[in-house]
Amino acid sequence: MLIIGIAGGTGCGKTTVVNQILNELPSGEVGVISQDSYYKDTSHLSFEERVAINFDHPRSIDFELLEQHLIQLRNGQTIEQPVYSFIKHNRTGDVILTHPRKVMIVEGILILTHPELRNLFDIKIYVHADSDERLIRRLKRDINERGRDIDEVLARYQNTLKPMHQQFIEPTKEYADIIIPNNKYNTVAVDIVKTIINERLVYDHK
Ligand SMILES: Nc1ncnc2c1ncn2[C@@H]1O[C@H](COP(=O)(O)OP(=O)(O)O)[C@@H](O)[C@H]1O
Ligand SMILES: Nc1ccn([C@@H]2O[C@H](COP(=O)(O)O)[C@@H](O)[C@H]2O)c(=O)n1
Repeated sequence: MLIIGIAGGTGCGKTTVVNQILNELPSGEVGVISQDSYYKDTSHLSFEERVAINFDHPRSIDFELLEQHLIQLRNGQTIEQPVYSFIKHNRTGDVILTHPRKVMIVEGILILTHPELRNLFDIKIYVHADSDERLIRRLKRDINERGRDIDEVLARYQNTLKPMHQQFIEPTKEYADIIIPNNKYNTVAVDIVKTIINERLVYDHK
C-alpha cells in the first residue's frame, strides 16, 4: 500500500486536488480518508459549546483513532470512517466502510503536525495558496456549503484559524516532499502526482 498525506491550510484546495487525482485513476484502487472525519466526538457538549471549539488546533482531532485506522488499512482490514457534520459541529453517528486500497490518500489541515501519523506517509504533499485566496475560497464555501454566514467565517478566521495556521499548519511545510502551488489550478503538479501513483499501481501488478 502507498499512503499519501496531503496537507495545507483551509481553502488551499486539498479536496480539489484529491478529486483531480481520483479522476482518471482506476476506481477501486485509490481510497481517501479525510482528517475532518476525525474531529473528536463532542456529543457531551451543548451546541453553543461546540460552536466555541477551536477546530484549527491539533487537540480537536482524534489522532489516535486516525492513526489506528490507517494501520488497520495497511494491515488489510476495513475501517469504519466516522461521518462529520459541519452544521452540527459533531460526528453524525454514521460511518463509511472504508476498504484498504493499493493507494490511500489522507487529507487534512493538521495531518503533518502529528509525528506518528507523519511517519505512516510514504509521500507527504503540502498544497500552498496565499492566505487572501484561502479566505475568499473559505468564505464562499462555508456560506454555500457549510451553513455559515459572513460574520461567523470572519470571526473564526481572526480568532482561531489565522493564528493556528501560523503556529501549527504553515510550519509543517518543511516536512513535505512535494509542495503544490495552488493559487491557480495546477494541472501540471497534479499530473506529476498522478504519474507517481500510476507507476506504483503498474509496479504492484508486475
Ligand atoms: N486552484 C483553485 N483556484 C480557485 N478555486 C479553487 C482552487 N482550488 C480549490 N478551489 C475552490 O476553493 C474552495 C475550497 O477548496 P477545497 O478543495 O475544498 O479546499 P480545502 O479542502 O483545502 O479546504 C472550493 O470551493 C474549491 O472549488
Ligand atoms: N465544526 C467545524 C469543524 C471544522 N471547521 C473548519 O474546517 C477547517 C478544516 O477543513 P478544510 O476542509 O477547510 O480543510 C478548519 O479550518 C476549521 O476551522 C469548522 O468550521 N467547523
